[in-house]
Formats: sequence, C-alpha cells, structure tokens
Amino acid sequence: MPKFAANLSMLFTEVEFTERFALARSAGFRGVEYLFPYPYDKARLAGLLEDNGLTQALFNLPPGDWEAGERGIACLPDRVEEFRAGVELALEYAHALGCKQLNCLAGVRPPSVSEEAAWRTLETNVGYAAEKLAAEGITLCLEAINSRVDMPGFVLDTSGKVLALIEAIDADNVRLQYDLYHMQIMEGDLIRSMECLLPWIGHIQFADNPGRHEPGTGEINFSNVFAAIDRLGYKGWVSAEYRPSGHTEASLTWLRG
Ligand SMILES: O=C(O)[C@@H](O)C(=O)CO
Ligand SMILES: [Mg+2]
Repeated sequence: MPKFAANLSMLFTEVEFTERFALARSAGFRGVEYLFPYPYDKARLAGLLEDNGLTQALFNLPPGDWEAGERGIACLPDRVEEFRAGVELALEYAHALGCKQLNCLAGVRPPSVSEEAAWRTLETNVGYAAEKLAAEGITLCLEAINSRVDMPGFVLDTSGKVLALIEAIDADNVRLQYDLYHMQIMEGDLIRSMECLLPWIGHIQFADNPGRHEPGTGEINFSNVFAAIDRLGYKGWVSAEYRPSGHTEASLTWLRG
C-alpha cells in the first residue's frame, strides 16, 4: 500500500482549516499537504502536525495573487525579486514544519511575454530556488498541470517539459511532481509513464478523471495504479488531491480497500 497523504485544501473542507489535521489523522493518514501555509502562524501549524502525529509532505512556494487567478510567478520576467522573496518565506515555513519538499508552480504565460522569455525566466528561477533548497536538504518539485481543463496557458503542462527543465537545471534536488489527474488529461498511459519517469518523480498526487473527484468516480483504475506504484518501489508520498463528490469521509473507500 502506498504512503498516502491528505491534501487539506481539498479534503475535509466540511470543517475549518485547522480542524482538518485531526480528521485526516483519524481517517488513517500519516501525512498532509495543502496549497499554502502562509496565512497561518508557523508555530500553530507545527503544533497541529505534532499534536496529530502528522508529517508535512509538501506545500507550494508563494504563487503570486492566487485570488486574482495567478498560478505561480516562476515564469514571469518582471517578478523575479518577488519569486526570490517567496523562496525565503517558504524556507522559513519548511523549517518550522519539518517539510522536505516544496512545489514550484511555473505559472501562466501572459501574451506580453514570449515563450522564450518565460522559459529563460523559469530556468533562472528554478535554478536559484534549487540551490537555496539544496543547502537545506529540501527537494524542489515541479508539477506538470493540465492546460486543457484547469489551467489554460500553464507553462509546464507535460512531463516532457518538466523533464527538459530538470535536465537544464542539472541539480540532484529537482524532481517531477506527478499528478495522476493532470497526467491522465494530458498524456494518459499512466502506469507505463510512471515506470519510465520513476527516477525523476519526487511526489505523486491523484484524483479521478473527469471531475477531479475520488477514485472510483471516473476512468482511472486506481487498484492497478496503486499496485503499480508499490511494484515500482516508489517510496515517496502519494497524496489524495481531489474534491470529494460528497462528504469527505464517504469518499475514502479507496483508503479502506
Ligand atoms: O494539482 C494542483 O492543482 C496542485 O497540486 C497545485 O499545487 C496547484 O493548484
Ligand atoms: Mg496537483
């Protein structure tokens, strides 16, 4: 059975954020992740992890103005200073939470920025962040997010693009965040692609497709996918990042089975 984590930005939203940690633990999770810790006090979050015997599996670098629709700033040439300040802030939280992996959202390229300029900026920013994180023993994940349904224009929308970036950066602590939901939409052939990509995968997330709900609501055969993850010898976190179709507790049959 893979090492499952709960994404608290999507699961247990029936209760207020700080109450979700205890529910995740009671449901059987040993790890949690969520989009951003920044609105909360570091010590409070660390206390919630400790009180509930949970590991912080991952969180994202600051994404720019999320509410306004920004989905990362790493590819934006006029936001490099803000990106660097975000790396510092994320590291402060990572220390406090004992978190060993951070995800860098590449962002959506505005029409005013050329593909080449966006890519160059992404390379510079990811290289910078990788070096800062390496000094602290932290891995930098790069998630490939589908640009067809959820994030049109997202710069890193295929595993191939993430791999090209990893190759260009050439640092041991940069890894692919393989989200089965996004990869099913963009590429399919999930088990075989995980087999090929395994050496570069640092973190896995999942939801069924279409709908981004729990396993069993769509087209992905999760029994086979989870068995393959075990068979491949992947030892990292596998995080439930889906919107429950009903109550969260009722959506967890995949965890019990
Ligand atoms: O897949 C996703 O949407 C997330 O992993 C994320 O971090 C950005 O929304
Ligand atoms: Mg994801």
